Amino acid sequence: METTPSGPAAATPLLQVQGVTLAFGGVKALTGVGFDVLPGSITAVIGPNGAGKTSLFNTISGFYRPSQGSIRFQGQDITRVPAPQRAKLGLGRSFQNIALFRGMTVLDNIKLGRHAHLKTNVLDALFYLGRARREEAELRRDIEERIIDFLEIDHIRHAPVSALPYGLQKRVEMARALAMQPQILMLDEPVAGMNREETEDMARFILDVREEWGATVLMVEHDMGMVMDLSDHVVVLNFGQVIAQGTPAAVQANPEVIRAYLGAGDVGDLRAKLQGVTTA
Ligand SMILES: Nc1ncnc2c1ncn2[C@@H]1O[C@H](COP(=O)(O)OP(=O)(O)OP(=O)(O)O)[C@@H](O)[C@H]1O
Repeated sequence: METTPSGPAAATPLLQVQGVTLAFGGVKALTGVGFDVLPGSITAVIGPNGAGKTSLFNTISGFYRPSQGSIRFQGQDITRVPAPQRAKLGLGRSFQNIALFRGMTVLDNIKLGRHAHLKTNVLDALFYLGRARREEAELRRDIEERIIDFLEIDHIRHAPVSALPYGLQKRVEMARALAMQPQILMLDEPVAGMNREETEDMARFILDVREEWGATVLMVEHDMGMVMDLSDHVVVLNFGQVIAQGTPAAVQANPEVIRAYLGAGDVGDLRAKLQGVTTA
C-alpha cells in the first residue's frame, strides 16, 4: 500500500510525520523526517543501528519534542501535546526493553495499561478501581478478557511477569499496549531477542491485531524477514533521514537501501533474509 495520495479516493492518513528534526546537543538524530501512516496499514520503520528509529518513536509518542516539523494524528497537530494525552488520543505503544512491572501478575499489568489510558498517574490508576463506576469496570473486564483470550495468555494470567519466558513477557507487553485500545499500536522491536517460533507467533498476533481489533500498526523492527512479510509500507532511515519508503518490494530493490545496509556490514544477512521472503 502506497502512502502517497493518488487522487480523491486516497485514504486520509491516520498519522502524518512532517519534516521532523531532532537533535541531542550537537548530534542530529532526525533530519526532516516525513511519512504517512494510513488507517488499517502495517507500517514499519527500519534502518541500521543508530539510524534514529527509537528517537523517531519517542518523538511520535511525545517523549521528545522536535526542534522542527510536526506530528499530526487524525488531522490534529499533536506536536506539543504531552505523551499521556497522546496515549489517551489513541497512540498506544510498547517498549524495546520490556517495561512491565515484573513483580506484578500478567492481569495486573494489563489493568495498568487500561488505567494509564484513564489516568496519567500510576498511583491514581492503582486506586481508580475503588472509584470506578460499575458499568465502566464491567466494560474494562470485557476488554481485558478479550485481550487475554486473543493473545492466548489465560493460563498465565495470575503468574508474576518475572517468572515468564521472554517471548511471553513480550506478549504481555503487547497486551498492556492493547488495553489502551489504541487506534495506532506502536510496537518497538516486537520480536527482538525472540526465537523463530516466538517470532512467528508474534507475527501472527500483529496481523490479527489489525484484523480483529481494527488497529493500525506502526513498528520499528530489525527482523527484516518479518518486516517484509507483514508490512504494507516500509520507511527506511539512515543517519536520521528517510532514504527510501514504499512497498516492501520497492524498498528491497532500492540501491540506496542496499548501500545503507552494506555500510553497516549487514548486507549478506539482508540478502539471505530477503531471499527467504521471496522464495517463501
Ligand atoms: N538521549 C540521547 N542523547 C544523545 N544522543 C542520543 C540520544 N538518543 C539517541 N541519540 C543519538 O541519536 C542517534 C539515533 O539514535 P537512535 O537510538 O534513535 O537510533 P536507532 O535507529 O533506534 O538505533 P538502534 O537500532 O541501535 O536501536 C544516534 O547517533 C544516537 O547516538
